[in-house]
Amino acid sequence: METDVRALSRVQEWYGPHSSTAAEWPVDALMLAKGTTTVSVVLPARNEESTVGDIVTVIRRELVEQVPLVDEILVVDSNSTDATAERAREAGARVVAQNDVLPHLPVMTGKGEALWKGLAASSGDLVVFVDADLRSFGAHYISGLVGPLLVDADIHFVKATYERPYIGADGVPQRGGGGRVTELVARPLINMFWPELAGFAQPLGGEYAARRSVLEQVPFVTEYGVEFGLLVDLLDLVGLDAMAQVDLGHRTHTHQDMAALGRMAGQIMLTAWSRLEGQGRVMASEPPAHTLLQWGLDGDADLVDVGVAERPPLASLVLEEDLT
Ligand SMILES: O=c1ccn([C@@H]2O[C@H](COP(=O)(O)OP(=O)(O)O)[C@@H](O)[C@H]2O)c(=O)[nH]1
Ligand SMILES: O=C(O)[C@@H](COP(=O)(O)O)O[C@H]1O[C@H](CO)[C@@H](O)[C@H](O)[C@H]1O
Repeated sequence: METDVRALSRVQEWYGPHSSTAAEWPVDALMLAKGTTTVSVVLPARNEESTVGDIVTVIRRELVEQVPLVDEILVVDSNSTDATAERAREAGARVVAQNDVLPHLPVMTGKGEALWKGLAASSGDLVVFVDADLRSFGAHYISGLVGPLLVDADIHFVKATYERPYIGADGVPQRGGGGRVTELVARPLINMFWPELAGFAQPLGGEYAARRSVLEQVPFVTEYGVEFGLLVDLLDLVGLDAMAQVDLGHRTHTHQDMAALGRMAGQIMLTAWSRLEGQGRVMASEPPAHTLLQWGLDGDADLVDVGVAERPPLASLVLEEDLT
């Protein structure tokens, strides 16, 4: 009980000074603070032809052409089978194919792989990750996330928070219905094992920014374990007081179905387990299984693999041959 009380009072102490809203970071003030700091926006995109172009267009128009806050817009084409790359290029992004980055390394998959390859293929001092399936994107997503990093040298990581309605087939937003894996898996795990992170209201949100120098020091879990893994690993590396949160208002995106979220939940649980093991907090007589038997509506069963791998800290690939 003592740990819980201590951890939650730590969150209360942290929350005020480390939480803000996007409106507190106006772009003209950020331009005064930017100096020679460069900013890369990296969008992981798998089959996002219907949304990626609009997001890139807003960033380019408002944050490159109107006010040069952003120096690089990179879309990582994550094995798309649609016109994601074409839409992104038309809108003005540089596009790299996930498997074309550091091609001598073994192929890995998933969102975490796309983000790690995006970090490797970009160059900004600050890196902003933004999902490419957003339907609520605005330039304030970027300015809000880089604000604390440009103004406060002691902040190394900024995570978005927002209201996340669920929008189903009827197109009617259900307030608070989004972030299903967040509510059912990530938030309970964080409160059980990393309660000092409980102040992050949207731990799985796909929008966050950090200093390259920090991101290059942590591993990237593949698939959908990446957000959970980064939060825990960055807490370990830089400490809670170097982490901040900015309220971007609300976030709507293309929702996956329940079976997909079941697989995502498995990946996140295995990520949490790997961190607990790495921190010496659990020992397994045998490792947790990474298969999941999922049941369809017609009684059909599907055995899926929810195992995750991880890429090492990019900084560890320091040898020339590792990077070429
Ligand atoms: O293998 C993958 C899976 C996802 N994504 C991208 O990562 C972001 C978040 O993925 P998704 O929308 O599937 O997750 P959700 O938001 O539904 O949890 C989106 O821009 C996806 O296109 C990716 O680049 N590669
Ligand atoms: O937050 C969540 O529970 C999931 C699913 O969101 P929804 O229930 O479809 O709104 O979405 C997030 O989780 C993924 C895993 O961390 C991230 O990669 C996604 O960017 C994020 O949207």
